[in-house]
Amino acid sequence: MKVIVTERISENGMEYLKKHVDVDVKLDIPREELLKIIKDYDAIIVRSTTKVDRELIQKGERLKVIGRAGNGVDNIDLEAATEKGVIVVNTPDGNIVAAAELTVGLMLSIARNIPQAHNGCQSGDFRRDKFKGIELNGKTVGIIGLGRIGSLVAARLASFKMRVIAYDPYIPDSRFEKYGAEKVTLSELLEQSDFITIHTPKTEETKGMIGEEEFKKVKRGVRLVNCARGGLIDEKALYNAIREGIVAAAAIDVFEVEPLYNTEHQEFHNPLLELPKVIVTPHLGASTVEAQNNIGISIAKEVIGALKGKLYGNIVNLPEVKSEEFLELKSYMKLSEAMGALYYQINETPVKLVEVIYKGDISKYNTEIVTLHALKGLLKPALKEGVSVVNARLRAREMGIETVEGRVEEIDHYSSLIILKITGTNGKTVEFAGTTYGNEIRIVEYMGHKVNFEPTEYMMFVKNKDVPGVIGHIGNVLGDFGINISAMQVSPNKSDGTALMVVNTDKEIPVEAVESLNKLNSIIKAKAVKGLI
Ligand SMILES: NC(=O)C1=CN([C@@H]2O[C@H](COP(=O)(O)OP(=O)(O)OC[C@H]3O[C@@H](n4cnc5c(N)ncnc54)[C@H](O)[C@@H]3O)[C@@H](O)[C@H]2O)C=CC1
Ligand SMILES: O=C(O)C(=O)COP(=O)(O)O
Repeated sequence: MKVIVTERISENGMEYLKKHVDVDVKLDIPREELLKIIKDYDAIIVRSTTKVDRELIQKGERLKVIGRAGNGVDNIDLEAATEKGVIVVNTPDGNIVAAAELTVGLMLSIARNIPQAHNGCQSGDFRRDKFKGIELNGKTVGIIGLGRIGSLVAARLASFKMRVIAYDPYIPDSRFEKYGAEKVTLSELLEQSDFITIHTPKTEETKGMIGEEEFKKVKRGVRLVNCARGGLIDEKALYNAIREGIVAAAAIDVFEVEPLYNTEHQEFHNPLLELPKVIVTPHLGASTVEAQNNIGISIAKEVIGALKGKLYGNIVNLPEVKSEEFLELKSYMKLSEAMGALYYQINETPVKLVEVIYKGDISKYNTEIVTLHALKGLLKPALKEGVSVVNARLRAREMGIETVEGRVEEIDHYSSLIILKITGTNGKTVEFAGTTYGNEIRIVEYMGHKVNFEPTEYMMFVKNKDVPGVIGHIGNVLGDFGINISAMQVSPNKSDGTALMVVNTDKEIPVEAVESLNKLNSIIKAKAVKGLI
């Protein structure tokens, strides 16, 4: 496995990566070059500068994992990654304290004109009257987005005896109470705040959410901090609001168009830099020793884990699964994928509906990831490497397949059962059911037959007349091809005089062997199946 790292991550992270995979470090690689070589890599690790867009993702022929060493994933085209079945992982918690502390630092800086005073002193101007500031004590701070960072900022600013108000339409009231923030509307926040700090992700909805209209509502003399993403506060509107004296000061860590962060001298034009009331930092929110150490090792573990099939942790484009749940669900994922993989190997009718019914103990879990495995198994014969758990639902939808999950707590005989019902475009439904015993998986119902077999790499399903000698025939034919039978099970159907034979073998069963069997009188239909696990 090969991993490319395009932005600096900590030494501990690099060491971990090198222990597990081949790593190429190409810091600040020009985009054109990256586009050329991305095809050689199974994973890419970036921070916020590398644009992992659709073009790059599509050129990543082997790409399985995109690792964002940090929090925001707005530099990654999640839709394109998901469509291609590429897992995106990040480290959302590693730098939140760093970002919250910088926010508080910037707020104090604009309250007390610290950077301007420092610059003044350095150039021999010690007139302190010029730099008289205001206190945080007793002021109202409006926090937009009370998530991981916003809530840390709330807790810190409360200790400065500020009144904390917050606007976040997506969280329960209990979260406001927990962090001692009064819940307000955006208009109320704008009207009441002496300081405003924004901590939302950058989305279509949040881009420019503080713009010309919002500046009409703010208190004259408000001070703003943006330590989240460039463009959440519209830069042009901010520029005008500062020039008009509406905004007394602003601290900006992030720009709509970001400069290069690795260049000592660079022509970077942004009108905000011309305003003495604006202080800026070069996207420093996550740049602490502690945060980078956290992030480096976390992203290395996330990427290696994802490459090895670990489907829990900080995966941005898969349903959330906790590590303990993953262990519980692991064998069910294997089982549902195996059951899904059976369909197109024994049926030709295109599928229109997949129903996955969870019975017993398993019905209490969030089983979305198990359903995704059933879809992955189903589509694999058709799409080969083009399907993964990440894009299985999307691919199924594109193929006109509807997916339905059901759950039933009551169950007989087993502690858990997964029933997979697959309905073809001809309206006929094929049904499989399976269960697990610890790590072992068993299919217990196969198209109306009660069975109990372990799906393995190489198998054959034989529908035969229930007459003596069939087992011997099968043994002979497979023997002629040098194939050992590792397990065999017979399930007779007394009502029509047929039987189903399930055969597990140690090698792939060649087409010629299946053809020979199908020529025998006693055999109605033999089908070789492979790759169920
Ligand atoms: N400057 C830097 O170096 C760093 C910047 N960041 C950025 O900080 C921001 C916040 O990160 P986290 O706190 O980890 O994110 P989070 O996802 O934990 O919290 C975001 C909060 O914003 C809320 N939200 C979403 N849309 C909203 C809207 N329209 N109005 C109000 N609230 C809304 C969500 O409900 C959520 O509670 C992100 O943009 C992230 O990329 C993160 C780390 C470092
Ligand atoms: O983690 C984030 O969202 C950040 O903005 C930090 O970006 P960085 O990794 O320092 O380029």
